[in-house]
Amino acid sequence: MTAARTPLMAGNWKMNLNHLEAIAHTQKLFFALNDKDYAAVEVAVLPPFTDLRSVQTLVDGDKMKIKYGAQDISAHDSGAYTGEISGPMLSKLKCTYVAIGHSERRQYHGETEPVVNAKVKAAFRNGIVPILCVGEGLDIRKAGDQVSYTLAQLDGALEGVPAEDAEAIVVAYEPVWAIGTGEVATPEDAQEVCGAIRVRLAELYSQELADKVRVLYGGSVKSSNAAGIMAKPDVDGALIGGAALDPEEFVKIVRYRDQAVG
Ligand SMILES: O=C(CO)COP(=O)(O)O
Repeated sequence: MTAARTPLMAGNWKMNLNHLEAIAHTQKLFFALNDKDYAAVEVAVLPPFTDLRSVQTLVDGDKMKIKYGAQDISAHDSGAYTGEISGPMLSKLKCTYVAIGHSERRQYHGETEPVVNAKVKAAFRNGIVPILCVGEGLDIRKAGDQVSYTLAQLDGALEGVPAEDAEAIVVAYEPVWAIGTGEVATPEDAQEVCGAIRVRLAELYSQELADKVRVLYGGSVKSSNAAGIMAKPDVDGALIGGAALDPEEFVKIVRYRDQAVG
């Protein structure tokens, strides 16, 4: 089953790199990555909105195989929503992906389950693949409730999403306690929840759909721990924050097969 899913390594730049830095960074990736890398792994970057046009121009101009996307999307397609960026704007920039429901948006921008659900639908409406972020905080992990909590987030985000759309989704399991902390979930922790996400997708839709969907792990992924996490059967890639800001380190993560399983 796993062989049918191409791993996805996506760099979430968060609020880092202005558009000039984004150009330099993307060029470094372009020169470092080769056809062998792209044959093995899909590579994507999620820059800030203000960088997207520059990244698009580079990717188009040099026919780069790097995919790109945004870190958020408005639930609305147009209108009086000051400060928002719409799905039609992102699809005009040929964004392949958009991260939705990142824990930093849930925590600092009050994104609730209905908002996340509306954004997932906005992405699909505009032909953009959501990278739906789910995952528990430390208190929930300490109480041992990580699976039920994360699956409830998944259920909420997918409410009313038809199978024709859901089969394209990417789900990123990002335990909040492992984000930016250097505290990595063990490969077994990642597998437990990523596996449960796949079982739930089979319950909500079908086994066939669940077998197609890529489930990523995110939280302090580095080249030194990527191979161990990727060895787990239900982990199909990584959403990488801090380590994605260093092009050399990001390329090493893309080449996780070259690293020892630690
Ligand atoms: O939030 C993350 C990616 O979306 C993970 O961030 P870090 O890799 O910096 O822990």
